Amino acid sequence: MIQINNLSFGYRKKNLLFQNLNLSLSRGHIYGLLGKNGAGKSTLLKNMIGLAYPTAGTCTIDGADASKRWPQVLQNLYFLPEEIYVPALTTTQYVSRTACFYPRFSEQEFYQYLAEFEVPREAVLDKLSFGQQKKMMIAFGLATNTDLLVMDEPTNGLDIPSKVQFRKIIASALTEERCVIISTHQVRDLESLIDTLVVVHNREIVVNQELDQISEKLLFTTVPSAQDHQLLYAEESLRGVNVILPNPEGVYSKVDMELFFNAIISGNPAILQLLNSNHLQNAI
Ligand SMILES: Nc1ncnc2c1ncn2[C@@H]1O[C@H](COP(=O)(O)OP(=O)(O)OP(=O)(O)O)[C@@H](O)[C@H]1O
Repeated sequence: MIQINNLSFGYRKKNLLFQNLNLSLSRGHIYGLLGKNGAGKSTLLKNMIGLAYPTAGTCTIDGADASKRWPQVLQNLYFLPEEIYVPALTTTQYVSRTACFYPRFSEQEFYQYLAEFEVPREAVLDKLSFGQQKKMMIAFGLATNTDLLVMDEPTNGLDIPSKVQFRKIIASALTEERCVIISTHQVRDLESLIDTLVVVHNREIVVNQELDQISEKLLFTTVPSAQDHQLLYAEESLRGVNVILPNPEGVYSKVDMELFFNAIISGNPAILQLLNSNHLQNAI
């Protein structure tokens, strides 16, 4: 659905944030875009949806150049920015003024999501708390039923029950037609939600792999001591040492996303080499 070819981008021409990025994102997936603060997640999302223009290269949505912002592309894409602005309108007034931009908007679904998020239905939006405003916008975004749903740090400002609710609602809203992209620097917020990890680090996309592919290559486990293991990465914990090991036997283990993310940004090239071996389809 989204195709990025040889993308270079910089807010200043002499200081490029990305150089020659290539990335392909498909329908039927929930992507987690991870990176440290300032890694460029928001900037990459803005390039994808045509809010920032590549210095070189292209970003297309279903073959259409995102930077052209064609109405037929925009009506099928919903973007939730990190910083949201809500007007002094009730939810009903907001829906009556903005839902018309999204032909597949479902009012019934919107109110259902609002109820699940426990956001009062007749409230004036700018009088809601920040977390409630964010939940209202997430509910609206889901109810647009656009094929492309892009959310920048959507869980910022949500309390713990709302984060759980968020994961549940997003997971239930995925269809084969939909492509959902969620950026965060809070890896745990996407636990049990995403199926594919994209990691931006040092101006590059260093990982773009499904969790299943990652667990085929790497073994996530906890051992009493880090000795006698062919470690790729280790972190002490109260229960022992959480480790990532090579997985030549293909033993199943659940990907510990936080451990994985820490391992990637720690810079051990062996992990990336293992991940990218025999995965030419995901070559970056
Ligand atoms: N409008 C702008 N003009 C100039 N520089 C910018 C602008 N927006 C972002 N930057 C810079 O680009 C870099 C990447 O910022 P970006 O917001 O894309 O990162 P991020 O990964 O989303 O960070 P965070 O996790 O903190 O939200 C940062 O160094 C930031 O200062």
